[in-house]
Amino acid sequence: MKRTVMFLFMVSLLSVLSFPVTIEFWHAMSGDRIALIEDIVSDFEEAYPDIKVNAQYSGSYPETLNKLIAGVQSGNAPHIVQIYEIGTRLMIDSGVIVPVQDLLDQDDSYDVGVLLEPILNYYKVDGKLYSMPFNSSTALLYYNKTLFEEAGLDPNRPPQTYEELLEYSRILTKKDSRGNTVQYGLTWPTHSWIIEQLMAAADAPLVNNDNGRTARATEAVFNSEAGLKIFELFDQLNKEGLILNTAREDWNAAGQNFVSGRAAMNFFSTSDVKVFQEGLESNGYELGTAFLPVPDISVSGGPVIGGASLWLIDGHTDEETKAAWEFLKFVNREDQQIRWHQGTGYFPVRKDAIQRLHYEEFYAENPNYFTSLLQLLLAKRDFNSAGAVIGVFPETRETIEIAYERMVDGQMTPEEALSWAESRVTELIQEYNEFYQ
Ligand SMILES: O=P(O)(O)OC[C@H](O)CO
Repeated sequence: MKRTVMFLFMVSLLSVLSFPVTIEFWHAMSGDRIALIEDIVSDFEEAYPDIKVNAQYSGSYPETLNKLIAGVQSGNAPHIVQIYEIGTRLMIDSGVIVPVQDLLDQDDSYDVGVLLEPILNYYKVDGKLYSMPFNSSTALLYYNKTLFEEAGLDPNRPPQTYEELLEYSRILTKKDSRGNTVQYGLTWPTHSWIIEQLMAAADAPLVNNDNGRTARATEAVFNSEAGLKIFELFDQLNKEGLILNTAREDWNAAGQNFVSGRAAMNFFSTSDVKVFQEGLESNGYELGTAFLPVPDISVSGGPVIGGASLWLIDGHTDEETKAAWEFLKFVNREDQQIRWHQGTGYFPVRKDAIQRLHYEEFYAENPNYFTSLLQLLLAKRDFNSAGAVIGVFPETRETIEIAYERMVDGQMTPEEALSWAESRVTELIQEYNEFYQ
């Protein structure tokens, strides 16, 4: 008997000594970012030898969300999952999360005051922080300074308004002797996110109830003057053959169009500043970055926070959840955020990191990393730039992209496309609200 007790004691002691708490972390960062995530994880494990983090790439943002839903249904959910910004309402409503606020309220070692205000404004819903900001971005207008110069444009004066964007695109689009376009003014990933960003930059909401932030959204409101101007701009760019569309949400194709010089401007996320800077340079081009254009220079909205945040999933032991919380605080540390920013183009989510980079002259030497930060910090702070909170955001995006394609195909006018998309999104929101209220 004594021997059995001793044996069991030794087994449990060994398990404590040799098997640290293990945290499963699903993320959506592909390419070079996988190695960056692994570096952060290995630094963490060195600092916290009792915690092991299994970081696993789980596909694109939509794929990761779907994988989480399947994981929750099969009882195989991770401790931490990276979910894109537009999943915020759905994650809150899902009932499967541990709000980060619950951990924050019991932990004096982390103060959310260190975070950039627009990032907090995005992720705080009803005054509560549900997830930990990690990789934050906004959209930018990237442009090829070399192609600007070749076309006789001032490389230090990127377009600021829709009219200028059209005008520049006309100047930058080139055809060969047979009439084939060899260089387009503009490309983009044919992604609703860019339209959402342009709406916010034009200081307009996507949905009612202050973009779903003072009460649940009940209807879409983007069939507005601002929405119409955006659709008309894209319609004109298409009709004149000035824009190179990609397949829906094809970031890689838009990136390739731009890096290769096939298109002189590109609406894209700041999270790829590093990729574009290096890519253009290796092709003999110089990169420029600019704020999103606005319908009129007097309009002062601002972009919305994009990217993703880290969520704690419920159903694990307290010890594991606490270990996961330590990891969330670690990735948010000043040094880790600086490394992440420099290795990608995502913002450092913390004020102290930005100050340090400024004092070390990083932004003086790398102005393209600063453009989106400046755009963010100069933005008007209101519900439009805080961003919409919609439970059916992935479906909203799909609807807006279908409307865009129907307009480009000539099946619908800009007015018809917007009106159809707005009605469809309102239906989707109302179906969602019936389910969750
Ligand atoms: O490419 P990211 O990570 O900057 O994200 C862009 C959008 O916010 C995705 O919803």
